[in-house]
Amino acid sequence: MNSPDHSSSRIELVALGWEDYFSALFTEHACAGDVPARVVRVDRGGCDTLTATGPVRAVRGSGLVTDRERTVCTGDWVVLRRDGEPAQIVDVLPRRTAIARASSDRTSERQVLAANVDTVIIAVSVADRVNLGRIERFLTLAYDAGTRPVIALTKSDLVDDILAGEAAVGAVAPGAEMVATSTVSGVGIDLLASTIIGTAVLLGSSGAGKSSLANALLRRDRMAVNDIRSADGKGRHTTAHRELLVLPGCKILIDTPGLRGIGVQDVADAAGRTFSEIEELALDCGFRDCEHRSEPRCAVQEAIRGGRLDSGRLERYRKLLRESEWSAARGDAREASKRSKRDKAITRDIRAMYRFRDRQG
Ligand SMILES: Nc1nc2c(ncn2[C@@H]2O[C@H](COP(=O)(O)OP(=O)(O)OP(=O)(O)O)[C@@H](O)[C@H]2O)c(=O)[nH]1
Ligand SMILES: [Zn+2]
Repeated sequence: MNSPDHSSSRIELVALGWEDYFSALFTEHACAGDVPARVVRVDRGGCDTLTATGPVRAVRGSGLVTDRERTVCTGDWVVLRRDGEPAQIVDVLPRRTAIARASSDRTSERQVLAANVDTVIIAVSVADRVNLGRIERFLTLAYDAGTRPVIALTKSDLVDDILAGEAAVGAVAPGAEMVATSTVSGVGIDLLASTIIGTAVLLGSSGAGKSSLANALLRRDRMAVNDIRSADGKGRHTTAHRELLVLPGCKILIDTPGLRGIGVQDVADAAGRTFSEIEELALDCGFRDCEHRSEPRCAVQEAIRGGRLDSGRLERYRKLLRESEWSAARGDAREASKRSKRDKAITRDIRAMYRFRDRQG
């Protein structure tokens, strides 16, 4: 096997988002002769990955232990064993960050959408009715993962007054960067590119313009956009696979399919950042544990009366916190039930062993 020049392969890895954090985690694997690879796309058969020496198709190794939370996901750094064909994924490096939602089914399990992300680009079409609650949920996922949100107001060429859109969205995203974009006129694309640090993930509703933005950022047609898909008769809906693109300047972009249900779990702190102006107002409430309903000297209700805060926003904050708590409690209950099942299984094994011994005796 020819050994690649180490310094140049390191540069290649950095272009894929490799960092010292991963180098340290990878040391033992490097000694075993395995190589690091970044997951570009996951499908039933395996994954497309990128290594320092180019793309590699890989399958999950038989010893790979994953569960729903730790299942291989776009953006993951994996350990590839390449001593046979196809290459095998023998381990997944611990994620630095993960964008995860609680699945919208009743189990409300965490589903990781993208791994090792630094910037979350939330695509919001100003040409369509803007769903403020959805933006607040995306922001909360971004903060919860410890990443930096940027809002892209897409399709700005289709509206006369972008200022109205900026004001409406800006009111529910205090502190988040916001860029108006159009992939038709090219407005805002360079600016959006400049906001990306490290690995960015595109989140948004179906049809918000994520793939178009990815195309524009890549400046070539790497991803199928709806118009093309409708021409080939495959239907016009949704990006079928998450995909990771390498942009110039050591920037990575992950596109995701349009999301409808964005469940949250245990995100009280992140929600506090999303709704930071309410948290700030609450500092002036008469009671420390004020619930901002009908308590005297409530600064939040005062702001609503004074027209400085929208009552709908307070309602959505409450709803998000309720769901976050409820879902976290469910998660705990599920863990407890897993534990008790495991404990029961162990007890059963021990009993069986004693029975066996009794018979032997
Ligand atoms: N006029 C205009 N149309 C746009 C713009 N961006 C996207 N579109 C159109 O909006 C439609 C949806 O765009 P996509 O990029 O496929 O949206 P998406 O968010 O990737 O959608 P999913 O893959 O379903 O999640 C397509 O018909 C695009 O041509 C824009 O800036 N201006
Ligand atoms: Zn209050």
